[in-house]
Amino acid sequence: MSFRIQPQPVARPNRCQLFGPGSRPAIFEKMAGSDADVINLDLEDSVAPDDKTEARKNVIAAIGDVDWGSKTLSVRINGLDSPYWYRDVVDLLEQASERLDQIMIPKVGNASDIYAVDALVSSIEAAKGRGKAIGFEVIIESAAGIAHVEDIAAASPRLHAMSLGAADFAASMGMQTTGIGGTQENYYMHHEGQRHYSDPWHWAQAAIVAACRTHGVLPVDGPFGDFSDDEGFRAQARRSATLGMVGKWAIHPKQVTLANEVFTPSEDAVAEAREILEAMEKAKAEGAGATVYKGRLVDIASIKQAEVIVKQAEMIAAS
Ligand SMILES: CC(C)(COP(=O)(O)OP(=O)(O)OC[C@H]1O[C@@H](n2cnc3c(N)ncnc32)[C@H](O)[C@@H]1OP(=O)(O)O)[C@@H](O)C(=O)NCCC(=O)NCCSC(=O)C[C@H](O)C(=O)O
Ligand SMILES: [Mg+2]
Repeated sequence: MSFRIQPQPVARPNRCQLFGPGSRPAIFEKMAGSDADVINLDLEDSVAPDDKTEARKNVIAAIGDVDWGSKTLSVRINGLDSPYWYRDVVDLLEQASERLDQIMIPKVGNASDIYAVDALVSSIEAAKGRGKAIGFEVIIESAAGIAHVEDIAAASPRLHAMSLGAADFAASMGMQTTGIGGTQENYYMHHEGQRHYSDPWHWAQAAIVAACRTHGVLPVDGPFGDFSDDEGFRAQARRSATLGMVGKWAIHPKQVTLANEVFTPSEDAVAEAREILEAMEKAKAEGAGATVYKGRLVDIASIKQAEVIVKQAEMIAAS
C-alpha cells in the first residue's frame, strides 16, 4: 500500500452536465432553470465555423446576464488544433464576468495541452486582476488522450473534472460505429446461439476513473446520443456510476432527470451503507475487524465503500 493519501476531488455535485450550443442563446435561460448541476455552454463542435464569433459573444454576455443560481458554469472552448481556441480563452478571461467557474478543454492529447492553456489563463488572470481562479475540465476523446490519461489528470491544479467523449473517441480509435455511447450492435460474444453484449467503452472509462482518482479529479461520463432511448441512457449511466464516475452529460434536457436519478444514491443504498457503518462500529467496539451483515462479509474496506455512498448523499443534500 502506498503511503500517499489519495487526494479528494472538489466537493461539488456533478451528476449532470447539460450542454447547449453557444449559437443558440434562446435556450440559455432554460438551461439555467434546469436541474443540471453543471452547465456547459459550447463554443466547439455544436457551433458551425461561421457562427463561432457570434457564439463567443453570446456566451460572454450570458455568463454575466443570466442567473445561473448555484450551478457550476463551464464553457467548452475550441480544440488546440483549431484557429479559435486562443481567442476563446482571451475573450472569456478578459471580458466574461467572474461568474464563470470553469473552461472545458476538448480533445486533449497530452499534459502539454493543459500546460499551454494554463499558461495563457494564468497570464490573463494576473494581467486583469481576476479574483477567482478559473478551473479546468477536459475531455478524453482521442487515442492520444487515453494513452496519456494519467499525465493529463496530473497536469494542473486547476483540473477539476475529466469526461469521456464517446463520439470523437470512437472516430479517433477507428471504431466501426456512428453511435454516441451505449450498446454497439457488433460488440458481442457468441455462445450457444445467443449474443451476449459487451461494453466497448468500459476499458476507457476504467482508465479515466483510475487516473482521476489517483489525482483528485472528478471522472464523468460524456454524451449518450440517442435522446429518445431513456433505458439505453439509464443502462450506460448505471454502468458508469458502478465504475466510479460521478455524473454524465445531457445533450437534451430530458436526459437531466435520468442522470440525476442514477447518480444520486438511492435512499435504500444510503440506508444500507449507514447500517454497514453501524455494524462495523459495533464490531470494532468488540475488537473485531470484520463481521457479518445480511449474510455477507463486511470489514474495514467495507467502511470505506459505505462512506463513498454516504458522503455522496450528504454532499448532494447539502448543495
Ligand atoms: C439536440 C438538440 C439540437 C435538440 O433541440 P430541439 O430540436 O430544440 O429539441 P426539442 O424540440 O425536443 O426541445 C424541447 C424543449 O427543450 C428546449 N431545449 C432543447 N435543447 C435544450 C438544451 N440543450 N438545454 C435546455 N433546453 C433545451 C427546447 O428549446 C424546447 O423548449 P420549449 O420549446 O420551451 O419546450 C438540442 O437539445 C441541443 O442542441 N443539444 C445540445 C447539443 C450539444 O451541445 N452538443 C455538444 C455536446 S455532445 C459532443 O460534443 C460530443 C462529444 O464531444 C464527443 O466527442 O463525444
Ligand atoms: Mg467531441
